[in-house]
Amino acid sequence: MDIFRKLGAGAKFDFQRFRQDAQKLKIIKTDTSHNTKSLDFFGTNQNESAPEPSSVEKVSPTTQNETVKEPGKKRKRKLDDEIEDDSNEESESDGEYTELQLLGSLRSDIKGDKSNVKRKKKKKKVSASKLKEQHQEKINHFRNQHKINVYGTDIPDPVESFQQLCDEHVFSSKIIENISESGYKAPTPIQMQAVPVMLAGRDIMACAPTGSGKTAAFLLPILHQLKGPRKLGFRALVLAPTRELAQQTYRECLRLSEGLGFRVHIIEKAETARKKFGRKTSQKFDILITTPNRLVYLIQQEPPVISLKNIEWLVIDESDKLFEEGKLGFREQLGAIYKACDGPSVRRAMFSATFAHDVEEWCKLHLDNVVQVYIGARNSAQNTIQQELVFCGSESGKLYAFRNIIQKGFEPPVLVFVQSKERAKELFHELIYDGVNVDVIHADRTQKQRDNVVKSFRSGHIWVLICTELMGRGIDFKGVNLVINYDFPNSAVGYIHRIGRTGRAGRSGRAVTFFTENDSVLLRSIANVMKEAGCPVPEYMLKINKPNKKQKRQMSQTNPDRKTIRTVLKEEIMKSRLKRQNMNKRKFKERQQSQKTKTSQT
Ligand SMILES: Nc1ncnc2c1ncn2[C@@H]1O[C@H](COP(=O)(O)OP(=O)(O)OP(=O)(O)O)[C@@H](O)[C@H]1O
Repeated sequence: MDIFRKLGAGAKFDFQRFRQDAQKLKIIKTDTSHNTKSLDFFGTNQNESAPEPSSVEKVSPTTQNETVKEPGKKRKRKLDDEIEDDSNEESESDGEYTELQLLGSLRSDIKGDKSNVKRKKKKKKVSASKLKEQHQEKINHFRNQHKINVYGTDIPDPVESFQQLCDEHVFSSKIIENISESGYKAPTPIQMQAVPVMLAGRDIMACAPTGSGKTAAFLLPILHQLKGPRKLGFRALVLAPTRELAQQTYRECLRLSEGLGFRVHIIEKAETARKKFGRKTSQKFDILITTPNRLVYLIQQEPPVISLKNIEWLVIDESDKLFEEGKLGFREQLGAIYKACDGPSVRRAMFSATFAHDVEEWCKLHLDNVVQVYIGARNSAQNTIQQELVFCGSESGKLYAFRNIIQKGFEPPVLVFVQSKERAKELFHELIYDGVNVDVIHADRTQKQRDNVVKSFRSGHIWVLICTELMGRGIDFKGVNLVINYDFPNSAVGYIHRIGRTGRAGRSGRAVTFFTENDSVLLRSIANVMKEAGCPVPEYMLKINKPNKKQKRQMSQTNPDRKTIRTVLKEEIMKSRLKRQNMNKRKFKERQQSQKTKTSQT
């Protein structure tokens, strides 16, 4: 606004009074280095006498020391522009701004301006909070769309695309290229949210359905944050419950870090590593992927073979499994490793498709300002899996049910879960006899044999793979079409992970679970998981009594006794049927005899 036109020429300017008032209104910088001369717009030294009104103008710090000449037409325009710019600048900036104006009736203008400035600032504040609100609404809508549930404070916004990692998080083009080479067109929901959280250096507890890309979700931020190879020893550590899963994560890490120069290491054999590693050799690596027991063996050597002092990221994959206690659990090793990762900048990431309540509570207590991320309903099965329950009457009925599936025709590859390695061997011999293209994997086989079986299954040379819980978690076989739970799982969590070997990366899958009367204790839990995922379940199953804690604990620690898996031959069936008939006849006669005796006595 050009206030000078408003006043007209000739108004007397009481400069001293102006300065006092202006300072009260804090609209000028009280910088004593500026004497009145520097405020003279005409470049002549005038003490205290105000220049002619038409010549006085707003002075921004940038032009404060400039000597501005008598405004000619051209100059006037420029000045107007400056005023325009300055006023714009004023509404944008906070007010490191010196504004010289004439006194007298100007006070109202000053107040007017002041209230203008206040109004603008208030509007700016209102518009800023409005903008923030709108942004938050957009983020909430996006999260709802992708079933991303978050808990914690100051949670970073999710990313919608991998390109955004480039634009906003300055991911190297090489990582983006590796992502694209892996065939990943867009981030999965867990990747959308977990990656920015880890990039913000936050501890995270992430729960997402099986096959939803959790591995890349924790690898990508680590590869970005480690920047490149350094000779500082291991700076990232990923723990997995089984060697096969560690191998798989190792391969994914190599794929995503291709061309970045990182030294990624997997501990093949603890004893070999003990001999091969020295303080120096382990210095040259950056990322370690291993199972807890192998690592604990090495860090508990005297002196420790591997140092975890420089670990910046400790990732615990399949966390709830690694938290399990008892002989099948890893809790002790996990504790030792957790303590050894005591560097100043260590952050922790827990990933799993299921989180038991106690693990969740532990994370809230022990992780620093943890962000919890849940995709979809908690502890739910992947909804791309068609789940079925088949009642088989007895253990021998299961073999018939299995052969029935084969006769009806199935689409390989198929994974078959049994509860023990003994039963895996028994079933293997039955199916080999049937001429099925089958193999078996369990802890009694050597690592070489296990690797070869996994390779044959992945390459399609083997169509049916019989396995125990060893393959129950994390293992990513591309395109498994069918999972058969030949033996009932011993928990709902185990069930979710087993069937999660199919229906991965958005593909559909099918899971068939055999059960007999002996499995009725856990039937209701499994039926609930199925119902949650939208699969039809008979009403009666949901009404079965819940197992009590003792029963649940017993089932999770010991496998139920089951009859040997063996084809009962026809003559054997006939023989047992005859035996049963004779027994029934004998019982019938006994009943008749006792009735006769009773009648004769009366
Ligand atoms: N953004 C993506 N787009 C497409 N496929 C992906 C993406 N991220 C990962 N995948 C693929 O999805 C499959 C499952 O990934 P991953 O094994 O990491 O799942 P997960 O969530 O860890 O499963 P689980 O809970 O069973 O361990 C893999 O084949 C992986 O290559």
